[in-house]
Amino acid sequence: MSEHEYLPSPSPEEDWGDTDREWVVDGVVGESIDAFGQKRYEVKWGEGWKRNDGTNTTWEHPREDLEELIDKWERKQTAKRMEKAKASPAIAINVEDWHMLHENRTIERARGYEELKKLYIRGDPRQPIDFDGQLKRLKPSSRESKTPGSGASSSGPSQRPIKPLPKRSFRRLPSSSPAPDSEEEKKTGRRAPPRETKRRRPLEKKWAESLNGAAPVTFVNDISYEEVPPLVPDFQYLERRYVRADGVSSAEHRREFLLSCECERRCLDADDCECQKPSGLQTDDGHGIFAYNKKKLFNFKLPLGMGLEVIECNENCTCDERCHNRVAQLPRDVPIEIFLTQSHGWGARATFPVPRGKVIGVYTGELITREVAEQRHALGDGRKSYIFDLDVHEGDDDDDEDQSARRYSVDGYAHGNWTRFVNHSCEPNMRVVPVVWDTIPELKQPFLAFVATEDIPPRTELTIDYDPNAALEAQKNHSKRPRTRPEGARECMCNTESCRGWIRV
Ligand SMILES: C[S@@+](CC[C@H](N)C(=O)[O-])C[C@H]1O[C@@H](n2cnc3c(N)ncnc32)[C@H](O)[C@@H]1O
Repeated sequence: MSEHEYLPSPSPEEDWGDTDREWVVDGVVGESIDAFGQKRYEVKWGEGWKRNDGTNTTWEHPREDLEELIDKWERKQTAKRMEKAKASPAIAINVEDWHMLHENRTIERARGYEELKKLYIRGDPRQPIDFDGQLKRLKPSSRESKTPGSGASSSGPSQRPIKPLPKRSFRRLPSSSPAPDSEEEKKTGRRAPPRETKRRRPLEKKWAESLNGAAPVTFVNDISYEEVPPLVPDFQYLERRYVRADGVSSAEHRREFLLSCECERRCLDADDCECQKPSGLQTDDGHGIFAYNKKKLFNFKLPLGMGLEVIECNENCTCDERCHNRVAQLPRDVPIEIFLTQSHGWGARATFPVPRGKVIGVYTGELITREVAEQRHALGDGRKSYIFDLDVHEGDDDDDEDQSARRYSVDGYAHGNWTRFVNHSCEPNMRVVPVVWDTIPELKQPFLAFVATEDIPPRTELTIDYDPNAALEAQKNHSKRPRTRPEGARECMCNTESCRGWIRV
């Protein structure tokens, strides 16, 4: 093993000459995928710039001034892949294109993931690593300590000095217009604007501003040219909070009533933790138990059902974020990809492997009363599909007059996060668990956490059962798919063996 780990091989000497000049770029000639599933593009520089070894390309992450060239490259690659997929005798007609594309990318991304694991020496795992620099040195090297001005000494770890590249901006080479593609273009002599070419990266960037420390959310479409899912124009991304509609009481004034614990740093004994007691979660022999194990994974020994609600430690507690009773409230560390499915619109998947019990995210949106939810259902504008009811402990307080006023729903149509793209499956790989940490349970405004119920390989669609009661019913009756469509239901496209045939949405 070399005395350095993970250092890039030394770049051949570069001479950019006059650093203020604008360099011409010929085009994008290659692509690779980094460990975060983000693409990098190999850009070929023109006008005679090259290194001493004759190479004249650099790797660049997507950025605004490269957008046009990248889009051109992407369209060319997609067309090529489609051609290959169609020509391959090993691929069945109609299953063909998408699967092949998906396979190719999955392999590339799996490689990226392996690279990432090696690169995680220390530091915040959510920070993307720049492969061209900023890699941490494990041991001092004689080569580096000789680097003039590096400041490296042989007495301890330090940053590897990176020679900054001169400022470059892009100017497109004047080129003769490419041949027209479509009949329309041939007729009019005008090139049609590229379809939806400028929406993905701006939307990813916009959402990134609201992630509050959570892992990235990106969009992928291997099926059509639609870059991003349809959303209302002023859609607001909310990673881990609700916006409250008029008439929905704010949690703020209840914070002072939050029960808090005085455990030191981490809560280890559920019987001693004041936060855990009200949840009533117990082992068979009557001891308090936390909802999560020491690895912060959900404990499936807990009784699952309507009564289960997780109460996490809160801002008034003395424990810190390492406490294993703080999970859903922490920034999501699973990177998510929103992708176009073959049969049921856009869906969500993780780009890393997800272990069983992992809390992947929480459903967010506009918190509305049940009454308003019902009015919105009646509008019939598609919004209904994104309204989730918070039915925790309903029926518990039968003598409480305020009961009906305290039934809430979450509308993810105009506000929300990636979980609004989670589709239904009759064999889901996640379940929904109500969790509170910033309100008292009595307020009945929990978050709905999406918890993995099995180990989920990267890029497997994440799904929940939209109607767990129907699942129980079907289990009881060993019922088969009903022939006629139940009222308000639509055909289920989950394509699993135990598919119940219909879903109510
Ligand atoms: C919460 S949204 C999920 C995201 C949605 N696919 C999209 O593109 O925005 C729920 C809608 O997705 C579709 N859907 C989800 N699961 C489905 C399934 N198993 N079969 C058919 N359609 C499904 C239905 O149109 C449903 O109304």
